[in-house]
Amino acid sequence: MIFIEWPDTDAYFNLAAEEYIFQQLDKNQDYALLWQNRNAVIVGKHQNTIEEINQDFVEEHDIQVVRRQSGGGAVYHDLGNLNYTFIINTQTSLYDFKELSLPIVHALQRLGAQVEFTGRNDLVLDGKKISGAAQMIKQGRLLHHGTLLFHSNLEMLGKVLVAKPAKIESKGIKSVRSRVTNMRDYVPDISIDQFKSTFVQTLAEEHDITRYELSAADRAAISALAAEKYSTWDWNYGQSPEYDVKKEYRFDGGGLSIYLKVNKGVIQSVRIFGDYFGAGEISDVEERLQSVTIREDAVKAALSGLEINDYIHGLDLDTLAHFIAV
Ligand SMILES: Nc1ncnc2c1ncn2[C@@H]1O[C@H](COP(=O)(O)OC(=O)CCCC[C@@H]2CCSS2)[C@@H](O)[C@H]1O
Repeated sequence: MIFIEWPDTDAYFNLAAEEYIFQQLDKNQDYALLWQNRNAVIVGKHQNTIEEINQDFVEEHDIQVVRRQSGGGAVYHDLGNLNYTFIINTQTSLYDFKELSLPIVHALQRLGAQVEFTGRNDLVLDGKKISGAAQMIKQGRLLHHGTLLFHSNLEMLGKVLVAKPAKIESKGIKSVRSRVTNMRDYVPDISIDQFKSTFVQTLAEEHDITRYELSAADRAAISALAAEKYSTWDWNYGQSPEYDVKKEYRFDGGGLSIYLKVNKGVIQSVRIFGDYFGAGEISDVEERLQSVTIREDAVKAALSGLEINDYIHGLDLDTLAHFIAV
């Protein structure tokens, strides 16, 4: 088994690194990876991103939002959280969630954290979640990865994983919200560094472990994959399943209701209702929004040149674009 860790904390780079190691490194080998993201939300492959996160909070706190290749729900990462990944050949290894998490469980128990596996594929401590895991199977190989909460900011975690109260209907996979805790609250001296070495020792009891350092060529390919996929709005937001959303906006002088149907990040239909309309026909605004990507800059561009205040008294373009897109 090959063990790889790397120092980068950029979530775009790190999700790209996982995919690169899975797709490009020697497929006859099994891998164990440890890596950390600075503030980020990682959503499941089949999730509707805006349904899972507080977009304003994300922007205010400079949190990266990245879609991953495995299914399941949305989780928050920061430097108090450690991620592990196993990439294995499913013909030769077990791919049961519980079996796969055993080296993690054993290493944590050795450090005094009495974690347990639950039927939901979570690890819990004192009944509270400290780890969530997800899997992807491709071409006979399995990627199993999970989080480990050592000392994350749970206030941020709680705030960022709450969508604004918009009424959304979609077939997107919903996250299963749990009570979470940090292992540090139960084992005050537990550290990520200590865990890393105990984990490698635990693995070495069952496998021959070889360390591998990502080369300059690996890093260049990973950066390219991050640039073309994991850092793009198209992948992180646009890949969401079709959804319908009703948005309500109150402002001085009135209120606005907007109904949107969005597929692959593109507005399919839009209806705007309110009681404060001006001289302009609101259908002009609706028509301009047809087939527009639901991003703030794209919405702004589509509506540019329209004097929004003529259509909706008291509203300007920036406010409307932000409201529609976020
Ligand atoms: N970092 C972290 N660790 C454990 N649990 C978390 C975390 N962040 C949020 N949560 C809780 O889990 C639920 C979502 O649970 P749910 O079961 O819906 O989703 C998961 O667990 C997915 C785990 C994906 C792991 C990957 C590994 C590398 S990249 S991400 C969320 O609403 C919170 O209550």
